[in-house]
Amino acid sequence: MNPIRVSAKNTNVFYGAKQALFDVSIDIAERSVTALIGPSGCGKSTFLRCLNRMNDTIESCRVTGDITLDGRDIYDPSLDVVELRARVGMVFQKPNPFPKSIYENIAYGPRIHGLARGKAEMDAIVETSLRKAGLWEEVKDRLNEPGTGLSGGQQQRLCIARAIAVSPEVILMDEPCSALDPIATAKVEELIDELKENFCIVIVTHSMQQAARVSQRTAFFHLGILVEVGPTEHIFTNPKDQRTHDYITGRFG
Ligand SMILES: Nc1ncnc2c1ncn2[C@@H]1O[C@H](COP(=O)(O)OP(=O)(O)OP(=O)(O)O)[C@@H](O)[C@H]1O
Repeated sequence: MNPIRVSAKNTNVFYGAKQALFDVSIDIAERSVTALIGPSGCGKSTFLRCLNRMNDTIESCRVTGDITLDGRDIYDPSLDVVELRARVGMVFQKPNPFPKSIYENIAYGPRIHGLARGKAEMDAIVETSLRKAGLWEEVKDRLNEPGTGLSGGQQQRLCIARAIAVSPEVILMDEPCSALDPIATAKVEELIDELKENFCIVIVTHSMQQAARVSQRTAFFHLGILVEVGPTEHIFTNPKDQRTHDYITGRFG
């Protein structure tokens, strides 16, 4: 396993009085893809959102336990959440480009974080991000057209390029292919595979085939509990827990 980038210890999450996650502890390695799988409602998205404090935006939500990024407590009150979300980027289920040009979709983050001095540097960030997202060739002649005019798959790669543009350390993906057709899905999966060379990626997926294709480690959640985590191959061929076995063989979920 690569060095640990994100570590959660005894994480509990409550929505009002209802507890959604119970004592979740997991280490997530850099330069790798970790898949979170499990039946609907088991807490995958809730856990993913803990990692960049997106749960802060849900009023009833309370998180306890320790979550660190490079050893630093991300729930430390002195931590700047805007900066955290630049370091821990997120790609959502449904592509959500800003209602702006393709160029502006990428340039927005670097601009608010002061990452470019002048137009030439910004142009370079936009090009590099689009190249890393495998989209440059498709959009280089239409950078001033609206991002919302791209196909669904292109929009999702635009959102991935937007996440990359601020040089995050971690990229969280919440079912990033669920709104895409099989060809666009394959492209995004290829992209995830390339991105893992530079980023720590955590992906929630309903597709066990996708988890098997893209991830090196898989975590299986059930009823708010992290039942088992390990190398993807082991989880799919030789799970230790009966619940994992039942899920991957299609007995429930
Ligand atoms: N904003 C919210 N307010 C109240 N309860 C919530 C909220 N979001 C999630 N929950 C509850 O927390 C539990 C975990 O939900 P979560 O969305 O994390 O599961 P999931 O595994 O990602 O599910 P799915 O695969 O269906 O997306 C569920 O019981 C859900 O109803």
